[in-house]
Amino acid sequence: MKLDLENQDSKETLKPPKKKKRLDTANNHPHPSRDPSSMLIDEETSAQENPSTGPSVVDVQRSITPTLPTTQGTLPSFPLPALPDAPSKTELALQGLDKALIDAEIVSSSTVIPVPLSSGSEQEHGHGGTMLSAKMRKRLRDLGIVELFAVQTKLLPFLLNEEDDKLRRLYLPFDPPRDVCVSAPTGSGKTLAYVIPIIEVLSQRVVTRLRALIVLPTRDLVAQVRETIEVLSKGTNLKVGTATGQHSFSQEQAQLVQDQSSSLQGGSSRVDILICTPGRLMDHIVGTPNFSLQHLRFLVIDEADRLLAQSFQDWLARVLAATRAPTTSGLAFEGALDPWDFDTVVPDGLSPTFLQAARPEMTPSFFLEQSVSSCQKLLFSATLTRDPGKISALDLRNPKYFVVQGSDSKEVFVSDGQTSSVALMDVVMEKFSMPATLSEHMVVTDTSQKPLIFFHLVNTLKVTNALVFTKSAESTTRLVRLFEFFEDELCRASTSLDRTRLVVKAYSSDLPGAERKLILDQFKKQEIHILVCSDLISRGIDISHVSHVVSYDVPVDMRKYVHRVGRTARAGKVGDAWTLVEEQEARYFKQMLRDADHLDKVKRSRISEKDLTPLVMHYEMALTKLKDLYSRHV
Ligand SMILES: Nc1ncnc2c1ncn2[C@@H]1O[C@H](COP(=O)(O)OP(=O)(O)OP(=O)(O)O)[C@@H](O)[C@H]1O
Repeated sequence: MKLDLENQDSKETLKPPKKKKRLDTANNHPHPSRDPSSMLIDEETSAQENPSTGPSVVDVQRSITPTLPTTQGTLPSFPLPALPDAPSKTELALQGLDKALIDAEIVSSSTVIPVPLSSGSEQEHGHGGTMLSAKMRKRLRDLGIVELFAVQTKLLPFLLNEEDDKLRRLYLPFDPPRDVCVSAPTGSGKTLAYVIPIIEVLSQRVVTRLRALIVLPTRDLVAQVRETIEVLSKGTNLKVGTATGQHSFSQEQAQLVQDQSSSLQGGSSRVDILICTPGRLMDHIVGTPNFSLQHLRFLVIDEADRLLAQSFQDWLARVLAATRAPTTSGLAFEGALDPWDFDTVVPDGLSPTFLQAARPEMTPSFFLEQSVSSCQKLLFSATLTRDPGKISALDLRNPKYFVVQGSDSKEVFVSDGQTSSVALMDVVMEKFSMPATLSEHMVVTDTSQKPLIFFHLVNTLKVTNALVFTKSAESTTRLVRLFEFFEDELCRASTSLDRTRLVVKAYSSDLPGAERKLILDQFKKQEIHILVCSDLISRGIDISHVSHVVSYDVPVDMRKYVHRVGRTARAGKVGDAWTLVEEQEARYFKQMLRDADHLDKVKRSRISEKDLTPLVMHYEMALTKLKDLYSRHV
């Protein structure tokens, strides 16, 4: 059995140019599946053709142009006015671009700094440019982290500046810190790039207050980041809490707030760091007495593009408002907290900014300046948006952008006297970087053969640690059943004693939280070999041993593709990503890759009928069993 890994797309570029077709999104979307694993349910679905949209603009113009009488020989002919060339996509993208993005610092992914061994003294300059305390360096080395990854080499010095130790202060009301936006490939170590500085700055606190808020899109990611923080903050006395809705609201309230009975303007937090999903965060802002964001020193928005796309209860505007000092009529947004009665304000426990707003007479007279929130916003994503509308909603303060390149391209792009690196242009054009250690492949298949092709790949490539993405929870369940029947058949027929039966499980939003956690833990321990899931865990989840990612159903857009394939090839390890593309989806999928300048990175493989022959009988038996199973349930 062999896979033809030759890149077929390079051949396509040699063909004569085809007549340009206008892209019609409706027509280019993948057609509904006719995958046999879904035949019992999807049988009725049929592809819809778009109705004709009538005559083209050119046709209409032609039809209304009057026929003039011939005046040949009497009038001189003048050149017709010509339209200027339309600006290119690149020129358009550069227009009105945020200055902060133009000034972005581009970081090569190969930049690393060693984490020097601790010499014992906290004050010595033995940090080797990492700006880390001796305690943190020791902790990192104990955990096997001996060098900082590219994104960390820039972020740590920026957030923990050595020359000016002001950045290690908890409050900076008159000289607030700059906000930060980071675009770096999947698996490049963005989590530690914010977790380490938070622990370094907060570990010197005396009183527990809510000083760091980390917002993530899913419960699974909240649990993952909590684990990282707990491991790294061991021995610091920092308290970490989560709010995801997994526990009852009152349970969460009791975990987050010390005293809910009296009205404490300074808040009453049990935790220094809160990791949460936006929905549950809103519930606490609105409904938990003495839950206050006035002491926030850090607000992290991880997977920022995904979270900024969620307008749930206008969560971002409300969070930002809750970090700002109240006006005389209460906090700057509706329905958050009761308005302040300024006569009863007690200075104890208020942040400097809230204190100045409430009791100006208590602020030293030489501080004429208005104090502002000390909260520093840190945004992270492998697919950071450049959408000005979304970015402006964040009200960023003198933001600094860091862009980590996926590869070491040093090329420079010049436009209208403006010089930008290729990496910066990639962010501007939303062309996302991939890990350098990732190999990408696609197989175009007839729909009816897709499951067989998938089983063939698993067997030929001897896959034992894979994440497989489908389009829905329902397709996940069906594929897992078919795979199990197929494994039964294969094991029964196998004469070889060393053939291990592959354990495959579904992971979907249909499962209760506790079961999802159990399945993820089993997969991490490699007790499950193949985890089939929907896009629920396509973002952020870090499982280091994933050697293969298979998109059994094509991803709907490039962002989804980037996050799915990024579950492998993490932290410098190699990994393979395969996408199974049904014939009618191929044009759309390839166009998606082409638009992202990524088509030539994905090798096209062909699998011949001959290669599939040894599996056909087992596959057909499995398919029959699946049909029986579903007909019993109808
Ligand atoms: N300096 C380092 N040395 C060794 N391993 C590291 C280092 N920094 C991070 N890692 C490991 O790299 C893996 C990927 O890191 P992380 O999950 O932060 O990636 P990410 O950039 O957030 O990816 P994604 O965009 O997919 O969320 C983790 O297992 C993490 O522990």
